[in-house]
Amino acid sequence: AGLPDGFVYLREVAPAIAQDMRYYGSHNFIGRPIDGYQAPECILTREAAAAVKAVHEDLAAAGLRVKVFDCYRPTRAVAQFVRWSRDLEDQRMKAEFYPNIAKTDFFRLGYVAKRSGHSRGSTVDLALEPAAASPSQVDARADGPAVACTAPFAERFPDSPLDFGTGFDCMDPLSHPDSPAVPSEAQRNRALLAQAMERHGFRGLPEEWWHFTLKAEPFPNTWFDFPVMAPGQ
Ligand SMILES: C[C@@H](N)C(=O)N[C@H](C)C(=O)O
Ligand SMILES: [Zn+2]
Repeated sequence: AGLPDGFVYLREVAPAIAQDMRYYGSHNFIGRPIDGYQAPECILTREAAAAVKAVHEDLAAAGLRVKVFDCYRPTRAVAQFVRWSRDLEDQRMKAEFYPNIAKTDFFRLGYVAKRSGHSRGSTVDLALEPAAASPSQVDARADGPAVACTAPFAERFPDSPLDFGTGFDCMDPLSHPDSPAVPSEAQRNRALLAQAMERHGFRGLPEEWWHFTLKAEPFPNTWFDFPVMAPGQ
């Protein structure tokens, strides 16, 4: 079937960018694979993929690489987030991803959108890691019981060997990019990421240090629902 016109696989544009597509698997705030994610692939509009690649190349000089967690998100996935938020029995991932807030407050507090920019294809969730980091180095620290995403860097799940102050998708005020309550090293890493993203045309979100949208997005008024599939699938 192929991708709709205007969309590309990030892997084909920038193979050196790390991909840890959290909504394909179960290590996410719901705790199960999310509707519409049929492959662990980052899909973006051509313009957004080129801009993320430019960020990656910009930071390579500092020995860093980009690592993406979510890219294009089908609207059926967003619909699942909304349904899940109403199921108060299901709190399986609370201890790790939202230890201090109620899941019913995710939308009001800005941590999840009922109409997400991700579905327009030019929004990306990402962090940075040392270019030399191997997946096995990260995996080796990932075993064990759930630890709050707000816990100190050495204790919580290692999304990246760099400290960004909280884990990815940590629904908590500590994830606000300008939070003064995270360590100064995390504040510096957030600033490094945000400044690089802004240099290449993205704007951030006041609630989440990892979430950025391309300002000149090519589909500002279209929310897509094609599934995330592997090339040739
Ligand atoms: C769910 C989280 N990764 C995210 O992307 N939040 C923003 C607000 C969104 O849903 O668009
Ligand atoms: Zn996001």
